[in-house]
Amino acid sequence: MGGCQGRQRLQHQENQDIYTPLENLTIIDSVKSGTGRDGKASIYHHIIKPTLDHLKVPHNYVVTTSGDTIGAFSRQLTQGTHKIVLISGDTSVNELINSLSSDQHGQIRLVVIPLGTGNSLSLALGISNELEAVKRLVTSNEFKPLNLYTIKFPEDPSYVLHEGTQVRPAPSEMKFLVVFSWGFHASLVADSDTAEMRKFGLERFKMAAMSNLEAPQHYEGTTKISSDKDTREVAGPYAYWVLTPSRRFEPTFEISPSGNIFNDEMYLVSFGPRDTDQTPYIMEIMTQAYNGGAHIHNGSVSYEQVDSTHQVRLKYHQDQENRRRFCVDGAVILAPPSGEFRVRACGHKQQKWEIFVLG
Ligand SMILES: Nc1ncnc2c1ncn2[C@@H]1O[C@H](COP(=O)(O)OP(=O)(O)OP(=O)(O)O)[C@@H](O)[C@H]1O
Repeated sequence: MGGCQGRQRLQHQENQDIYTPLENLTIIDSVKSGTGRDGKASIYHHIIKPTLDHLKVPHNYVVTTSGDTIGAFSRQLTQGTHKIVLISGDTSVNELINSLSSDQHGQIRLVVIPLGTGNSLSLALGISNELEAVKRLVTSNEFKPLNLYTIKFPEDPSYVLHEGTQVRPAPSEMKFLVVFSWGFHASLVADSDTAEMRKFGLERFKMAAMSNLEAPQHYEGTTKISSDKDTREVAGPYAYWVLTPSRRFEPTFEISPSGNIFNDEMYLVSFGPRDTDQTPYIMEIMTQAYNGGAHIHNGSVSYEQVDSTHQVRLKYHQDQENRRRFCVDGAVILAPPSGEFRVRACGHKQQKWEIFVLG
């Protein structure tokens, strides 16, 4: 892999005037994304590789073998411009960005072939299926800055969960690109993050939603959205708390009708708990979200724009462990019993790296 990259870099240096859009290219197949690849025809072997071979475009190919393959790949990237195609959903993109080395700098040019479950980033780019994405890979070179958002974690330690088990300590700070959530949304993402549930694709979220509704969706906390000039409060408790720059989480689930990932702004979508008739109350709001984002006109729902001059501070306190699971682009974080999260826009930079996406 390193040898191939080295050759391309040399070629690039010798031929500064020759521009090859797909040079220095790595394809990463995140094989557990979506419903997984078990026994299925691989889009890399059947479509991407033959196309790139036909075009005589050299590339590296990385198949994930663990939950850390993408992080390990990202950590070893050295100075330069790297074009990386991720056959994956949003969490894999997040892992790549958050693992970039702080000692190195350069540009990351991302192309996402949407084979994840929700694929919010690809939906935001107007890419509805994997073939459309492959077409763009070979026909377009229009990379746009990918806006990121920094989450500062509570002071006491948090942990990354996988299938409900703590796999490693969470960093004190993380970037996200499509969602940071708590409450009902985060709980259903966490509960559906098992090998068994992943087989059901998008249905896994609905299945986890139904089981979550059997318990009270009541999360204690409060939120302040502030800048140097003003402060707004969105008081808790909450049943639902989602902070997102994205418009859709699924093709028909329009969480934030004003969302546009290229605008460097987020929206906070939240609503409070209800002691009686919880299921019809939450289901009605969710149905409205599936109905063109009509939930934002529901009187129970708060819909707040957060521009790049504002910081979001979520203070929470929650003894019950399964009520303090947070979702960061699909990854599940277990936070301490009380604390504060601070979130703000940070442009398209992670450490000293600039991040672009094929738009
Ligand atoms: N071989 C593997 N073993 C264990 N984990 C893996 C393996 N391959 C990929 N993963 C992990 O699986 C997760 C896949 O998440 P990804 O977001 O790409 O798909 P998704 O969750 O189906 O989609 P979305 O987040 O868009 O709903 C990532 O955390 C990735 O690191």
